[in-house]
Amino acid sequence: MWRPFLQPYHLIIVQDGDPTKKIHVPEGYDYELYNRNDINRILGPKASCISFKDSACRCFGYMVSKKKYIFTIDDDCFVAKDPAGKAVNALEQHIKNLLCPSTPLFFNTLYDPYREGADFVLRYPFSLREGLFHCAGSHGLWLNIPDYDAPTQLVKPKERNTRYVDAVMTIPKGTLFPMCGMNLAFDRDLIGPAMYFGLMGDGQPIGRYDDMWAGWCIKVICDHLGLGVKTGLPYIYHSKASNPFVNLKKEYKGIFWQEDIIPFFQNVKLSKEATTVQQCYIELSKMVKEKLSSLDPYFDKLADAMVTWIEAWDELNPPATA
Ligand SMILES: O=c1ccn([C@@H]2O[C@H](COP(=O)(O)OP(=O)(O)O[C@H]3O[C@@H](CO)[C@H](O)[C@H]3O)[C@@H](O)[C@H]2O)c(=O)[nH]1
Ligand SMILES: [Mn+2]
Repeated sequence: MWRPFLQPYHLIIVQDGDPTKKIHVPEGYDYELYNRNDINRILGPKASCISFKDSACRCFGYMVSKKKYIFTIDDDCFVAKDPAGKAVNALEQHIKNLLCPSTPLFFNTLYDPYREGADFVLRYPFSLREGLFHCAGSHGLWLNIPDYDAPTQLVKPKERNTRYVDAVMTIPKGTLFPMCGMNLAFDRDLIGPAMYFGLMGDGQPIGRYDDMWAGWCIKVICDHLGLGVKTGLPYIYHSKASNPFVNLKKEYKGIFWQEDIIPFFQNVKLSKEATTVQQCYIELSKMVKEKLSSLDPYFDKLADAMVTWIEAWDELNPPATA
């Protein structure tokens, strides 16, 4: 189903779980496949920052990629159909979102002004129309099984999302959002080092908050650096609802912790000296250690892992020589 849309691109497949299991990749794809042994071999002791038995492991792929634009997708997501029954080319829409400027400073009520058939509405300040704000992230949505947390899945097991909303909008500056890694694209050069999906899964007190954590971190850094994040089109078709009882066991601490984590991120103030993503991220890790460790010692470990991630990122992605 994905071949017409994925074949032109380079795939990086991150295999979680048992590395002795062989993954069969169909013919005709240009790809790299990494399992846990590869991650340990490449990163050595720094592999400790890459989660095991959780969706978070995918961020290893972001670190080793040599591409400017990244599209990440779950293994139970398929090509959606738009209301006219046409297959959605998610990659095409994501790249359009990323290549058009974003408008984080002033909300355009006709949604993305750069889309065909739309524009800035009246009284939208002309000084803000130059779209100086590059788009760093493009957050797509999902038909069929929506990205609900376990409690919601438990009370609404039969709910399916059939609503296809034909809109793309920039998430306003100063506003956090629950980023889902199921159908996500980003500009690696603009925000890649902040796309760390955290310490989740095996050996950790929490799971399934990987993309959420990354979303909160990238949003405060994008706000600080003058970058935008868009949400809306494209849609994918999400086929499998993971088991809500299993999910609840993995994510329940997050449901309590986030009542403190969100105010933490809402009050983050990065210094003017922080002008690169890495500098912002290291500053953020110090705030996490200082302000969230009282919530749970886990955040002390997470803050350290954030630093390890940046060290590993910089080791694998040395600044281009002049
Ligand atoms: O041990 C694991 C478990 C899962 N994965 C991969 O992670 C994604 C998501 O898994 P799944 O489809 O079971 O979960 P969903 O609830 O449908 O997905 C959402 O939950 C969050 C996961 O953190 C996130 O918001 C969405 O992805 C799949 O690709 C699994 O293969 C894994 O690698 N290891
Ligand atoms: Mn899923």
